[in-house]
Formats: sequence, structure tokens, C-alpha cells
Amino acid sequence: MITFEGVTKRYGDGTVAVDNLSLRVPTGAVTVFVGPSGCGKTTSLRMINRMIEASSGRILLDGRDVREIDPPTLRRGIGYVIQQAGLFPHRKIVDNVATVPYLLGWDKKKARARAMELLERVGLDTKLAGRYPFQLSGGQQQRVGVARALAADPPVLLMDEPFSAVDPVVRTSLQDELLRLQAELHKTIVFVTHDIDEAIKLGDTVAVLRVGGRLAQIADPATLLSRPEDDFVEGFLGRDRGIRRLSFVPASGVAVRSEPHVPGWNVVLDGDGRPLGWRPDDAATPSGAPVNRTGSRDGSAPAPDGVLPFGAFDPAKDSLRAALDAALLAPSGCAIAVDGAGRFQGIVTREALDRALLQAGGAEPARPAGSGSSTPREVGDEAGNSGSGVSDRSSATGGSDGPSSSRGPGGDGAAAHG
Ligand SMILES: Nc1ncnc2c1ncn2[C@@H]1O[C@H](COP(=O)(O)OP(=O)(O)OP(=O)(O)O)[C@@H](O)[C@H]1O
Repeated sequence: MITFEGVTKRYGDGTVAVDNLSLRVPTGAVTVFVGPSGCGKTTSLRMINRMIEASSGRILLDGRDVREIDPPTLRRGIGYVIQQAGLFPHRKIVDNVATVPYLLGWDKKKARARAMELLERVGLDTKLAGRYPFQLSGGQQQRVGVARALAADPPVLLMDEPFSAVDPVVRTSLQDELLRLQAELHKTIVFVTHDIDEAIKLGDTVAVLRVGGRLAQIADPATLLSRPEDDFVEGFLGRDRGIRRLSFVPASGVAVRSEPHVPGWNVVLDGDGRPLGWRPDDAATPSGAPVNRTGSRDGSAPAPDGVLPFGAFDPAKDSLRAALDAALLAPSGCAIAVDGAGRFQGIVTREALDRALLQAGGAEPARPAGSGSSTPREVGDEAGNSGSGVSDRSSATGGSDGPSSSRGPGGDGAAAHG
């Protein structure tokens, strides 16, 4: 646990970068500091490892004032990742990753073996180990930066806008990788970003700061989206709050009908009971509607002519947002529920979806019937999910060919996650 107790930072020129900040960073979870430029995110982060000294107040690391710990000892237990990775340009990748183990006096063989293991862990080909940083892409360099921060297995990781210099696609994959790693490693992570979507995707807890270094709100993402404390937070969260919040509502409470038809439409299944698409009752394709002719990417049987694309979700692991998305993609307006193996479970009608959406629309983050929890991960667990919580995170770790993927027009298997 990292605790800020009334922490203020006043720079030499009188700028108050952080003003009386009090908050808790729980152990083993990701806490994101988010806010507009200049609101004191980086200053707050760097006071944890004493790269910047607080002017007043205290920062406690597991109950101990960080000022009582000499900086090199303190930093040995705190990995640090920055924007554009900050790799040493004249050192090979393997030696960049092994930097801290070398400093700790590990012998070269052991340090390099650890570096190779970490390169694999962050999803990099170990063939890159002998290259120099300039021979890597921006995204690869960021992965090396994460590997380097993890080298001495520190319990705490500080990450300062680590993914903001790469393009959106690479950024998404780095975020997914971080979530995958965190599910294994359970580090105490403080992550700084100015991007609220990144904060909501990665944070177990999100602290929104306002300019002047004051805390505007600290909450889990679902609470933040449903109950922003003031206009500033609401404005910072941006549009589509209601829809985005549905990513944290499990779809397990939605009513599923087991019959493979609704008025006017039938679900066509393959020999293994996996949906191939929707066929209208009269089997005629409505004019202008796309026809699935090529089948799905996962190798299941091609859809016969006249069968239209569908959207599917897995009620045991997906969110209400995924269910809504599946319904919106279907010509029948209904979502198809599938099991973990992609086999047909039933249909969710628009009425059933409406009821679930209404239930989810209250002031509190919605919960499935019988759940007493208010955090997305706990809701997911109580809904019977094994391991993965219901949120954008489940799609982050689920892969695009999972049951929640939806076949786009033309049946090319284009994934369309909620
Ligand atoms: N060394 C310094 N001397 C004086 N003022 C500083 C110094 N470093 C930062 N500041 C000021 O402190 C405030 C907070 O800066 P900080 O870098 O912590 O903000 P930030 O939220 O991380 O911003 P950004 O998102 O733009 O990186 C800003 O007004 C900045 O100009």
C-alpha cells in the first residue's frame, strides 16, 4: 500500500504542482492518475520514488515514510517506466533489460538469463535481444522498457505515460499485454496518463486530478462512469458515459430464450451447434442487406447463401455492452448467446435487453441478481466467471476469435467487440 497523506509540492518558482493530496494506492492493483496537462500527475508519481521531494505531507510505502529510506534502496523496490522507454541507446536490448540486475551485482549469465525470460514475458521475440534500441519499433521499445522495469522483480511499478508515443493499434496491444502481465504478477502499479479511456481500461482505481494538483475524485472505473462527483469529472469523462459503463455490467443477468428463432427470423446452426447466421422466415434476403457468403474466419462451416451476419456474446464472461453490440449487429435485432466453445445457447430479444439495460441504468453500478458486490471484478466472480472480470479487460485478454466476436458483413469474421 502506498499512502499519500496531505502531500504538497511547491517548486522553487512558487508553482504549486500538487496541493494537499491524500489518497491510497492499494497493493497488487493498478491505480491510475489521470487529468489534464499540468495537473501534477508526473510530480505525484515521482514523489513516490523520491525523484522529486515533497514540500510537505508524507508518502508511506507499506507504512514507512519514503523519506526514511535512502533513494537507491527505495528505487530498488520500484520499477519505473517512462514515455519512449528511455532505453540506453548504446546498450543491446538484453543489456538494457539486465541493467538493474547488473547494478545489484548479479553475475552476467544470471542477469542475461533473467533478461531473456522477461523479453519473452512481455511478448518480444528473444531474437531481438542482440539489437540496439534504434533497431526496434516504438512499441517494441516500450515492451523492453516494461521488461527492464520488471527485471529485479520489484513489488511496485511506476509508469509515466508509457504508451502515449505509439500509434493506437500498438497502444491497445501494449495495454492488453500489461493487463495480461498484471493478472500473473499482481504488482502495485501507479500509472499516469492523460487519456481517460486508457485510465478506465487499465485502472482498478482511477484518481482524477485537476489543475493545481488537487484530487477531484478517486473511484473504481464503474463508479466513476456512473457517479462523477462534479462537472469537471463529468466533462473529463467525455461522451458516451452510459454506454461505456455497460462494459462493467455483466451480461449474465440477461434473459436468454433457448429456441433458435424469433418472429420472422431463424438462427442457422452448423453441425456442432455453432451459429452461422440469421435466415429470414421466407428465406428471401432483404434488398440491400449484406449476405454472408464466405463463412467465418475460425474455420467453421461457411454460411449458406441467404444467411445474414450475426452478433454473439457469452453471458458467462461478456458484458452487457457486448450483448447490446451483438443485438445491434443482427438483422433480427436480437443477440445470440453462445457458450465458451461458441455453441448456440439461445437468443436475447430486444425486450430482454431493454429490461437488462433499464436495470443497469440506476445510479449505482448495476449488479446481477443476487450479487452483493459493487466492483466489476467481484461482480464477475459472483456471476460465476472464472478469473476474468467483466469489463473491457475481458476482451483485452480474450482474443478476437472468442465467442464474443461478431461476424461482420460479408462473413469475413471481422471482430467487433463491445
Ligand atoms: N521543475 C519545475 N519547476 C517549476 N514548475 C514545474 C516543474 N516541473 C513541473 N512544474 C509545473 O508543475 C505543474 C505540474 O506538472 P506535472 O509535470 O506534474 O504535470 P502533469 O499532470 O504530469 O502534466 P503533463 O500531462 O503535461 O505531463 C505544471 O504546472 C508544471 O508546469
